[in-house]
Amino acid sequence: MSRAEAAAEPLISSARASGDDDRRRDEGYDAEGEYSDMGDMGDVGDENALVSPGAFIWGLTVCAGVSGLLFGYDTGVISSTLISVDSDLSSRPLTTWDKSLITSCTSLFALLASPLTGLLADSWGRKKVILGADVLFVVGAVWQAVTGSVWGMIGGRSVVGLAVGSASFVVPLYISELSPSPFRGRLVTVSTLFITGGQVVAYIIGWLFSAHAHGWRWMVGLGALPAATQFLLLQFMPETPRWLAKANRKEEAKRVLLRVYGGGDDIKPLVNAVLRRVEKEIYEEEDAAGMRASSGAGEEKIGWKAKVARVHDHVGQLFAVGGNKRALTIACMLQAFQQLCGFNSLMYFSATIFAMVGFRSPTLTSLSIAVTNFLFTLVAFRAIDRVGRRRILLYSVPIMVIGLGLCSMAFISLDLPSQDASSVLDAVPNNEDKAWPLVILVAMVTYVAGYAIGMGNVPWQQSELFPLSVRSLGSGLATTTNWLSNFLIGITFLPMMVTITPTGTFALYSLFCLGGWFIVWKIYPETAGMGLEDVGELLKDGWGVDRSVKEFGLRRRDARQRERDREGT
Ligand SMILES: O[C@H]1[C@H](O)[C@@H](O)[C@H](O)[C@@H](O)[C@H]1O
Repeated sequence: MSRAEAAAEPLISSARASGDDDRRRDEGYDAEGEYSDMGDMGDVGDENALVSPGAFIWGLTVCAGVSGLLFGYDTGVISSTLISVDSDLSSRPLTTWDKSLITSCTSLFALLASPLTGLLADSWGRKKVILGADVLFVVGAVWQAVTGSVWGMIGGRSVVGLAVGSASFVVPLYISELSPSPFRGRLVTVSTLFITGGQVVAYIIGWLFSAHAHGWRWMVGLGALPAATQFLLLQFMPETPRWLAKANRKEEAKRVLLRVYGGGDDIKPLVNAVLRRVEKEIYEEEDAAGMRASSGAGEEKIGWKAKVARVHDHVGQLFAVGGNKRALTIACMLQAFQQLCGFNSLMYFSATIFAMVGFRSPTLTSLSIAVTNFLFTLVAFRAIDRVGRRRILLYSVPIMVIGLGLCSMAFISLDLPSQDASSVLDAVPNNEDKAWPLVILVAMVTYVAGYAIGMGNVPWQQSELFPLSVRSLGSGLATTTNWLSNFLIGITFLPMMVTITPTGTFALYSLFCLGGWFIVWKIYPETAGMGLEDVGELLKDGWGVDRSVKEFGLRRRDARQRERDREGT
């Protein structure tokens, strides 16, 4: 008997004694406990017939997306903050070491927060983790704005790191568990739109305030406003139907689903079908883990020992069950490649690079990076459900390789003084030719466009790869991989520019992109339009690439037919 079984044993007996078996039979389980009532899960259960997400789900996505804005703002604002602080902290100019610590503590604390809140989002619920992150965002923003010392600043940035680490995984998870399947990709991409939008806003605010004395305090403090607003909005937002069903709050789950799918009597069969699929998944997972009675007993009635045992079981399931291991591998790989392809070195240091290659207004030029990132995330938003996650990556990563390759070659021609390695970053190019800096700008914009269409957002679709029991933990761990790789890129970029030259640095990033492309081609199945409960089945016995691509083709063919029919009537 597993620890979870042992802990849940009293519940099992009492549930049985209270006629729980009868109730479960009514809900569609047969005497052996197999789920047999598939009822109207045929046509009416086909979400793909839906034409658009309703106003309710749009409202929730936008409200949840505010966390993305904060994520983008707080990571984007640091570059202009660092150049405007002067001697305001500890009454002395910032040293390189101060700057590195202030920048990297955010990713360090984000990577610590993600697995922890991955567990919390299971027991507290997704919404409470977003609420907690808002509190941390406000505390972190105010702390930074009023601090007088370098260590105070590091403290404030670390609190922001905890907030970013929690929000970055829980918001896509929240949206993903609420969305109807055909729009899931697009709605999750809204959170990336908020991130990239937040980065643009941060660049603009940074540029506006940097001319004012102590303006940096406003830059960092302003982050408190959207966080406080979201905290208030969250009071009116529901938990996800998947988490509610798992917590045995089935009626609430049903009410939320009804609103998600637009209400009305005609939608009830579809809602019932979705709910049954979710329940079936919960039932099978609990059956496999020997925890069936908990679904009849209610989450709130389980003591802390049983909860700890359940967490222990979930961790075990994530690493022992083949399908879960595959989901974790795909999610972590994608998150690692998203960062190791080097995009954030441009986000953090593009102004330094543009100054180095001779642009007169490097801060303004670097805005082109943030704006391109935002605009091409819009392209992804349009395409991700139609083209598919896998295909969008296979098409866009080569664009990144071309951009990086061109950039790498342009640096060879730029003729930077290299005799004194440590001066490369402050170098004024010997080259009188103005063409090469422009080539570098075009190459970087090309690279960023390719990144924003695919790598910048597809990895955040991670939650859909995991079954409900390990979804939160799996997404949390994949997010840790993201922040770890982000941290590595942040601390290695400047030293690499010096030691292996800019040409070598960008060539290395392009190698990571090629590796990423190959991995995607080999192991990433097409999940666009699949029911959240069906992905686990796909990964059960293998990567499911061929089958998923075929099924996606059929779904797209049906969707096109439906569009033609609608136009015809
Ligand atoms: O998806 C986001 C987005 O691409 C941001 O621009 C980037 O800074 C983040 O690291 C990434 O996770």
